[in-house]
Amino acid sequence: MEAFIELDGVEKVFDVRRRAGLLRREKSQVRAVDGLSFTVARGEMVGYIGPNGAGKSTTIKMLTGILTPSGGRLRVAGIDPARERTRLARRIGVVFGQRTTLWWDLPLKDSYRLMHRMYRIPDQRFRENLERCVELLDLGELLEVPVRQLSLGQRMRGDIAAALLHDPEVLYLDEPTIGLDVISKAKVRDFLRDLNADRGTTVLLTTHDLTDIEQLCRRVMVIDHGRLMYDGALAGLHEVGESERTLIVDLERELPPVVIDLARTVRVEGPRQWLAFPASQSAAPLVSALAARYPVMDLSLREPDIEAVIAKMYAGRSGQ
Ligand SMILES: Nc1ncnc2c1ncn2[C@@H]1O[C@H](COP(=O)(O)OP(=O)(O)OP(=O)(O)O)[C@@H](O)[C@H]1O
Repeated sequence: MEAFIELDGVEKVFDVRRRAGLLRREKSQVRAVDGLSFTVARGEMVGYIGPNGAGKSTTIKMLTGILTPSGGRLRVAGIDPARERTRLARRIGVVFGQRTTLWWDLPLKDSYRLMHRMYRIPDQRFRENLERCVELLDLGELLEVPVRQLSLGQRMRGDIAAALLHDPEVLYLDEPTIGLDVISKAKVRDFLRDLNADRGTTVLLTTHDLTDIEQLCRRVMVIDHGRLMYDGALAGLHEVGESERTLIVDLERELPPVVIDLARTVRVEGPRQWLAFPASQSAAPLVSALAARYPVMDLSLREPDIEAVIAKMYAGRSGQ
């Protein structure tokens, strides 16, 4: 498949001045992105995750041309973003969950009109795209409302539409579901899924909500300290993170923590106990050993929580 986004040994170093006493300031450097290489094919929808300060926003800013890399090679649609930022702007869309690109005091539709002119979008294309977004993102009732009066979920849908009016081939989304309620999240996710399927828009998605990734992306890249730690299927993270499954056991009565070879008792609450064991092992031997030695009333199994897996993975690396 054709590589649409290409990074080869990309670096970004920031010069910072730190206070080193009352008057003295020391110069130092922050290596925000440190030899990053990956490619994303046209039409892929990829999750881009990592702990705070990992270098995600810095990567996105380099991909849009806002920041120039300190080293390495970077291309989006064959274009060097830092050199040809304006030409690239016509082909990419960006949504920052924490910030709006809309005009705060204007009705939504006036923001769209301004974008129509700013991006010099052909009239017909603008009308079609707007119609489509209004329908799919349910914006009909909101077009006359000033942006400052919109709820967060409504504003986010408004921002996503704004990023798509010029038909970008690639969409960067930074926390598009942050602070949204369950229904708004579902709407945004459905829309993105359809956009990717119908139009083949390439999507790079940064989020702290792993359900976004689970529901939208077959591939996930994990970054930490500016380096790529994992690139593959979300499910594969379980193996990397040495995840555990949990057997929840209801005993006949309150008992001291269960002691058994195959698992560790991680929590006790009245007659209920939680036993953790490696996700790679079957639960069957544990269940039979347990039933042979303890008065078991009921059992249930909890699959590893991807968030816990990733948290463990981050913790493991930051100690290096
Ligand atoms: N303009 C800047 N000047 C100096 N340091 C910066 C600048 N921008 C980012 N950094 C530093 O670079 C590192 C990576 O930051 P970045 O914002 O890319 O992380 P992030 O993964 O997007 O984090 P978050 O999830 O918190 O948004 C951090 O240590 C940050 O403090």
